[in-house]
Amino acid sequence: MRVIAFVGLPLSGKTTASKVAEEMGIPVVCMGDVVREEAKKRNLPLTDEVLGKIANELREKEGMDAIAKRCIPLIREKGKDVGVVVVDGIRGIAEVEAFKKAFDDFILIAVEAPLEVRFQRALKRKRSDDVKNIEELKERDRRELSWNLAKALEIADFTIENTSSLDEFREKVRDLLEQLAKKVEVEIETKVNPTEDVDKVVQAVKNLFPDADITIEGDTLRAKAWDLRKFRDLLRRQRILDTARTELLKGKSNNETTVFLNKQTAYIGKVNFTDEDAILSPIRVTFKLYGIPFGKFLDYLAPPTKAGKPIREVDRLI
Ligand SMILES: Nc1ncnc2c1ncn2[C@@H]1O[C@H](COP(=O)(O)OP(=O)(O)OP(=O)(O)O)[C@@H](O)[C@H]1O
Repeated sequence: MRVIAFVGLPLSGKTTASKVAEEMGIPVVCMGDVVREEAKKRNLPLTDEVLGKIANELREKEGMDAIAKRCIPLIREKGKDVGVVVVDGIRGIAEVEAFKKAFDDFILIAVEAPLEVRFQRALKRKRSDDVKNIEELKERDRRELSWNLAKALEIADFTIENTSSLDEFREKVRDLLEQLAKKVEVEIETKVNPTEDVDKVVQAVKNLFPDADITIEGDTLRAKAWDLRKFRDLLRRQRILDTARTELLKGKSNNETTVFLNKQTAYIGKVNFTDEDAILSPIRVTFKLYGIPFGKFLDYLAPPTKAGKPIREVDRLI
């Protein structure tokens, strides 16, 4: 399993980066949530002071990697089907070491932004535990650096600067995660004909790819999705693995493949392969592979069968 972690000073943009991962269908484990959970269990308010105290206490009692250790089973659980997990909130080198020991494929990404920029963001965000003045932020920086955050930042495999716009930052994160998550991006396109109900076409796409991020421009629906599980499951339930395999091979070009699906059957939650020039325009689906061999992708979605049953199952892409 590949574990990707973001590390950075307070307000550098770690949570924003994790949200991008989530939108891409990558499960996220938030280390701060482990501390927040502990505060809730003790009926304490979720202020910076309380959370800081609890984090310190856990580290004193159980070691500097206490929070990381509590996250390891959560990471295993969340990543078991997907093969990749993002961890948000590493605060020290001991935590990096704990994760490296637990996961042999561990990648650390530093998120960096100067103090003043981060302070301006705190003023805008106003979370209950956010700093009220720049001195408080300096104090938080000091506290976190005392946990050897500096060392973790130093040994990071990648660094993303978060000094410009939110959109630019999100784009940088997405680009890097696309490379690292070794996943498949699904590009979907179809025409919404004048006789068709837009909502129904949207539903048809969502039935096959529930995480599809849909935009409609004029008469064209376009979407991006990452989660292949529903589509994969439908191929099995409908027992159309051989057809699917043939179609996926037919549409292959370099590291992507395109298939055409019937819109009407998609609307009732079924996969039905069709031709590019089918009436009422089909749903064009392109699977773009990042770092995954085509054969593995093919075996994951539609393995070869014998007497209608898969010869072997590839349960994960990574
Ligand atoms: N490039 C940016 N431009 C404008 N605002 C941003 C940018 N990056 C992050 N922000 C905003 O700054 C705030 C802090 O970002 P975020 O919560 O992602 O940081 P964090 O590193 O997770 O913080 P913390 O360590 O305090 O949990 C958020 O309100 C976020 O929307």
